[in-house]
Amino acid sequence: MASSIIKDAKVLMVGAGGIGCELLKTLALSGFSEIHIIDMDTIEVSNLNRQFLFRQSHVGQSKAKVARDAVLKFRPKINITSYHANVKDPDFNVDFFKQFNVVLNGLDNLDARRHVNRLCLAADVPLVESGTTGFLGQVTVHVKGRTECYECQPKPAPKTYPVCTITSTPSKFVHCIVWAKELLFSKLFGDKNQDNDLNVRSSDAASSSKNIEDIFEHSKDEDIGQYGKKIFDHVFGYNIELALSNEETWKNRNRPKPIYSKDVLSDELDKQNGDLDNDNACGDGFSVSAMSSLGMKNPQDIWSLKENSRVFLEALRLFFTKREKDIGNLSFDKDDQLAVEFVTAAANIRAASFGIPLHSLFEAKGIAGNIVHAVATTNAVIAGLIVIEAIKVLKNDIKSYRMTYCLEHPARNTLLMPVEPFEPNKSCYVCSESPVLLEINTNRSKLKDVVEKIIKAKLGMSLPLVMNASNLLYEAGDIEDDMVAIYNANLEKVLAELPSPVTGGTMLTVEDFQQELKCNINIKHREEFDEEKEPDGMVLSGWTQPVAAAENEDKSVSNGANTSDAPITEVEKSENDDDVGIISPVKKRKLPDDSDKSNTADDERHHKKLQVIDDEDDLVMLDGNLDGFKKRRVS
Ligand SMILES: Nc1ncnc2c1ncn2[C@@H]1O[C@H](COP(=O)(O)OP(=O)(O)OP(=O)(O)O)[C@@H](O)[C@H]1O
Ligand SMILES: [Zn+2]
Repeated sequence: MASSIIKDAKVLMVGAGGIGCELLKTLALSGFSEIHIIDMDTIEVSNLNRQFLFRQSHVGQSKAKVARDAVLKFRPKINITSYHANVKDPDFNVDFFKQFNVVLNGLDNLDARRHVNRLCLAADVPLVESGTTGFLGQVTVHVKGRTECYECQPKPAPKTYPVCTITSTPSKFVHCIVWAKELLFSKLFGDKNQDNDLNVRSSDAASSSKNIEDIFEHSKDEDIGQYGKKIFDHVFGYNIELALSNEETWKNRNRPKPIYSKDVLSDELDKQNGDLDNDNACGDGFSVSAMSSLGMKNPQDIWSLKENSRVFLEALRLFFTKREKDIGNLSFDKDDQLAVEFVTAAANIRAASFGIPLHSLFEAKGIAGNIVHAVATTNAVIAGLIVIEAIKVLKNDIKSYRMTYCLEHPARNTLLMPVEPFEPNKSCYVCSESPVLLEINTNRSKLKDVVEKIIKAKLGMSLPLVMNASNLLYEAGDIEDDMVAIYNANLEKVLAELPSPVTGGTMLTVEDFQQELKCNINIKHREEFDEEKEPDGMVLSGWTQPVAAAENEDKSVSNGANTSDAPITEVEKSENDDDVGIISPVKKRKLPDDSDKSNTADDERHHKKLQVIDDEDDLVMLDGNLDGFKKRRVS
C-alpha cells in the first residue's frame, strides 16, 4: 500500500520518451496519483521498439497524451494531466513549477535540461534528473541549497579534433567520417559560400584556390559520370599525392595510398555505374538510394573498396540527377539515406587510403549521426531509480540521496554505482549568488566577443540582455542603429571607468529573455594574456573549468548531447573504441575511501562490501579502493 507521502505528492514529469514511458508506468504502479506530464513530440515508428506505451496506431499522436491514456487503462483512478508542449513555453513558468513537490526529467537534450534545472531552482522544487546512452545511464538528485544543481559542473564541449587530423592525418574511422560529412559532402552539396577546409593541405602547393573551386564546380554540359570520377580522383588521388609530397608529415606516420577511380573500377571504366534504365525504381526525395540502384541490400555488410567506389559514384550521380534542387542547401542529415550512403562510401575510401579498417553503412550512420542505440532495459532501470530517489526527496531523507550510475561493464558484479551527491558549487553561475569573474583587456575586447564567447557559449544564454546598473549595453535581436549607438556609448563609458590594472571591477548583469536566468559578471581589466593558454584574450573564473575526466562524463550524461551549433569537427561518443566503459563518475565524483574513517554510523553502512540491500535506501554497495575526494559531500 502506498504511503500517503506518495499518494499525496504532485509530480511533474518532463519527457515521455524512452525513459518517460517507463517512468510513468513505474510511478503509477508505485502509488503516485497526481502526475503531470509534458512532452512536445508526437510518436514515431522508431519509438515503438522501446516506448512500450505506444502502438503502431498511435504514430503521429502526442506522446504525453497517449502515455497518459495507456497508463489510465491499468490505473484508472489516478489523475494524469498531459501537455503536448515544449517545456520552454512561457506557460510553464515559475508559478507553474511551484505547484509540484518534485520534478522528474526524462529528457534527451542539454538545453531543455538546463531550462528545467533553472526553473526548479527559481521555484525551489527538487529535481530528479536522468539520462541514458545505450547501456550507460544515470540518475541525479538536485535540491536547491543542499546538493549540486544540474549545472554546477560545467558540461564539457563535444569532443573536437584538430582540423589537420581531419584534413590530412586521419588515424581513426571517425576522422574519415568527419571529413566526408563536414568537408566533402558540404563542399559538393552544401552552401558554396561557407568556408571549407577541404583543400587546406593541398592549397599550399602550386595549385591556386581558383583551380580547386573549378574542380568541384559541375558545369551543366559535363557528363555526370565523368564529373564523379574527376571528384573521386581529385580527393582520393591527387590530394593524397599532394599530401605525400610533404615528407615531414609522414616521418612518424604510415604513408597513405592515393586511390584513383581507374585502379579500383578498371574493369568497368566505361560501363555505366548505376542501372539507368531502372532509375524509377530508386525513388524520389529522401528515398533515393544508391544501394537500391546498385542492388545492395544489407546495411550491415562491410563493402569492399570497389563497392564503396561504386556507391560513391552512384550516390553522387543520383544527387545531381534526382536531387538537383537540393544541391547548394544540403547539410548532412542522418535520416537522408542517400547522404548516409555517400558519406559512408567516401569515409571508407579515405579509410582504405590511410589503412584504417572499413565500416558498414549501419556503423557509419551511427558515427555520423552521433547515434548510440537506445537500450530499453537501461531506460527501465533508470526509471526505477528515479522513483526511488523521488520517494527519498518526498520524505526529505537527505542523507539517503544518491546519484546512481548504471555501468556498461559491471565491475565485480556491480551494475549500479551509487554515489552521495555533492554540495552546491559555490561558484556555480546558475545556483549560486556569487558573480562570475571575467578578466579581459578592456581596451581591446569588444562586448560582442564577451557576449558570443562567454555568455552564449559558456553560460548558455541565448537571447541575453546585458546591463550595467540601469544602462543597457547589449540586447540580442534586431535593434535599430541609433539604439546600437547608445549601447556602444554606454559600454565605452563603462569600460573607460574600469580601473587598470586589475582592481575593483565592474558588475554586469546578464539576463536571458528565454530562460528565467540572471547572472552577474564581474569584469576586470587585465593587460596581458598567455596566448597559448588564453587564446581568446579573456578568462572566466569563479566557475569550475571542465576537468580532464569530463570527456568521459559526456558519455554518461548524454542521452542527447548539446543541441547547440557544433564546431565542424564535432564528433561524439559513438565511436566504439572510445567506449571502453570507463565511467567518469568514478574519476570525477570520487567515492569515499575505505580509509575515510570520519564516517558516521550511516556512512559506515555505505562502505560495506558489495552486496545488494533490499531496502529502498540503496541498491548496490561498492567496495572500493578509491582515492579521497576533494569536494564535500552532502551529509
Ligand atoms: N523542450 C522539450 N519540451 C518537452 N519535451 C521535450 C523537450 N525536449 C525533449 N523532449 C522530449 O523528451 C523525450 C526524450 O525521449 P527519448 O530520449 O526517448 O527521445 P525520442 O525522441 O523519443 O527517441 P530518439 O531520440 O531515440 O529517437 C522526447 O519524447 C522528447 O519529445
Ligand atoms: Zn549550480
